[in-house]
Amino acid sequence: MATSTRLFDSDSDWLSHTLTNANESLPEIQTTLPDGTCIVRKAVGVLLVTPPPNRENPNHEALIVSAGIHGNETAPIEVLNALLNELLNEEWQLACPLLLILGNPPAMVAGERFVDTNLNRLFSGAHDKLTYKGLPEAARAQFLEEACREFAETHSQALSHYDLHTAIRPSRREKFALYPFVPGRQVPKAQCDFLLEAEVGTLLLQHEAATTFCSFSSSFLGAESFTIELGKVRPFGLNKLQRFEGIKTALRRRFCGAAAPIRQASTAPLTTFEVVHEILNTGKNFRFYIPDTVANFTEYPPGTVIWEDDDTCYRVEQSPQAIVFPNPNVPVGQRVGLMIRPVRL
Ligand SMILES: O=C(O)CCC(=O)N[C@@H](CCC(=O)O)C(=O)O
Ligand SMILES: [Zn+2]
Repeated sequence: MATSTRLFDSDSDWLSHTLTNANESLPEIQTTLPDGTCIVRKAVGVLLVTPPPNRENPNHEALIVSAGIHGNETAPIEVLNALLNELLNEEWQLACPLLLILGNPPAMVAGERFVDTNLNRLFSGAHDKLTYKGLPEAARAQFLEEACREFAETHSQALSHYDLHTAIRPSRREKFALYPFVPGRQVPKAQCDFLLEAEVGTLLLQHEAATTFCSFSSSFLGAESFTIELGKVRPFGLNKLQRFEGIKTALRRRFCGAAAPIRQASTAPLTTFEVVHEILNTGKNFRFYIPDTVANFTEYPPGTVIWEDDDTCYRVEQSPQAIVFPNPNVPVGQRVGLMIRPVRL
């Protein structure tokens, strides 16, 4: 049962509280801001924020915003924490219910992508697999699924989920979003406009359901979900936060329930790609021919061999393909990269 008190010590904020208590299992606690906004700390790094019941929610929506699913992707964590501080300082008023999540606090403390296993491969029930039994990240995935499910069931408004990340490699397209696969799904125009408002100019359409956080919220909760890559991984304190103003401003606008800005005719539309092939570490003498240092969206002409193993040789066919997330240092069965090609929406 939540009790009404301070959420954090007086010299602390959400981020420092989350880092200090990363390995604690704390009881739920609740506080109410002077304007009636209710904040429940469901667990370390998980806040349910609800505007007072009489306040209008002009966009008729509920939002899940997560960061730190990978502990070393610090800039989006700092952005979310800064937005929460603004709310606590009464700089603006919240219009819609919010579930704010810092995904993997122990990995944030370690400054690592994960501690035992990649949290963003454990959703949609994958946390139940025997391989992950007893791992704290599996328990966290299960807890986050439950928190999101409860949030979706309590709030009948249109649900969006933005899972904020930064990428390991440099990128020829600095900011890009991934749209999880759900059969028959079309990207709503309002979501495309939101991405552009957030200075995210590129969209990548996934080709199949996955075990990522966004694939879960999209497939199981019917949310409009996007994994958003906002720049490059850097340790806390070393982020150029002015490069993240776009997402911060766009999220703040949604939190306040303000109308979307009118899109200028001169604004370029989203550049869209689709996944044509997911490279998996097959283990069977798997050989990956893309250098570790290559930037996301580097293009390869037809004929280029990307990977091979004892059974298969994957070669680019017909038209050029680009690579995103090249990373051969993953366990057998996990993703080494995505091959993509441009598509018209
Ligand atoms: O830069 C990288 O290699 C990874 C960045 C990252 O964490 N990306 C997400 C994308 C999730 C998705 O495929 O929708 C991930 O790998 O979990
Ligand atoms: Zn990430």
